[in-house]
Amino acid sequence: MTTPLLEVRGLSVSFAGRNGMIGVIDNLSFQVNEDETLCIVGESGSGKSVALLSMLGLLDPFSSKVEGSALFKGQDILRASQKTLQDIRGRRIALISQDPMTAMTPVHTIGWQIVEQIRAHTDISSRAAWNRAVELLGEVGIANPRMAAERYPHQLSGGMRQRAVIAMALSCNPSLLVADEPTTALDVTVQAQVLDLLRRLRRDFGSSIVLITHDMGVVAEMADRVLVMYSGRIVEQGPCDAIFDDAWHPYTWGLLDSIPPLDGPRPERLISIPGSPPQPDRRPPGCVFGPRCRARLPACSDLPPRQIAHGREALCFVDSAGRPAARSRISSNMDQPA
Ligand SMILES: Nc1ncnc2c1ncn2[C@@H]1O[C@H](COP(=O)(O)OP(=O)(O)OP(=O)(O)O)[C@@H](O)[C@H]1O
Repeated sequence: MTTPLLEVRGLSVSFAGRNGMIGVIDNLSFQVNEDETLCIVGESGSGKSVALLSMLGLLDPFSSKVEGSALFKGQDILRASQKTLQDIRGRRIALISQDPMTAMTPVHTIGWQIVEQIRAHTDISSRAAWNRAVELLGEVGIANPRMAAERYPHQLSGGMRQRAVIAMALSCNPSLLVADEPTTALDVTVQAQVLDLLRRLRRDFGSSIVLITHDMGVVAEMADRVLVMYSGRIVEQGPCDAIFDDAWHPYTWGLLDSIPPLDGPRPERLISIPGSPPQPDRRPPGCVFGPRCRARLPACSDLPPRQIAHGREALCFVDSAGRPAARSRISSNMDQPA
């Protein structure tokens, strides 16, 4: 069996609140393999960004407590020295954030910023780094890369800026690209182009990708494997095809039902999951999704069991025998309040 590129085990995160520590992420375990795209999906507030920042050692240690481990090629990021961390984060794992402006400084040209990134991790000359920066801008689909390299971030469109950030992320040939909602700030056409670019880069550069999104449509297009988060927990994970063909967790059913159909008439309204996720300090006892779940059983006030089979897992009481009936109950109940 090959070692995963990244293996997260028992990751829990809490933040200091007014009345003590508040648990936000609870015992996440998952892995990212070589040459794959893992999509982490969930509604706003489900803990996707905190999970990602914590596993990269990017949370403020004074206001947060992180437990567990995140082994990158066998080395625990959460216990690494600052020097090792800087090396891993700059050269081997690259982060692409929602807002390209946060990854760039407004006072230097795009080319200069990519050159700095390259030279921080390699000892090539400035001229060679500049040529590489221009080449990378061309590789991410910027039409006139030499001219773009001379521009300041505010002189490029949002889509071009995100491409420039991706070029910067690729500048040191990372093994893992971590992208937190990289298309949220972009319009629909540009979103599709950036997703297309990520797919092409995975093929050409061979980097694995962790992609955070709240959009199951993006998951369908991008993922090899999917991890579904709800209220700081993984409620389901498995291969993308398996999740789309036969999701196990009622929360995943809800996410899937909210995808607009690609063809045919658009329904008057899309099915949405009633209610909203609990605040981390107001989680219900038992199953966290219980109060919103239309397949709820009396047992759901206890902690749900972890069902594991064929590289998949889900945190739910509804077992394989009860799933079809429970799911049809959900569709027939969709007009009634929870
Ligand atoms: N620094 C912090 N201190 C306290 N609580 C925090 C902090 N950062 C995040 N949280 C809480 O952690 C929970 C998860 O937030 P997170 O940003 O990870 O969600 P998300 O799934 O990424 O949402 P979105 O899709 O809106 O970005 C939220 O309840 C949020 O309020």
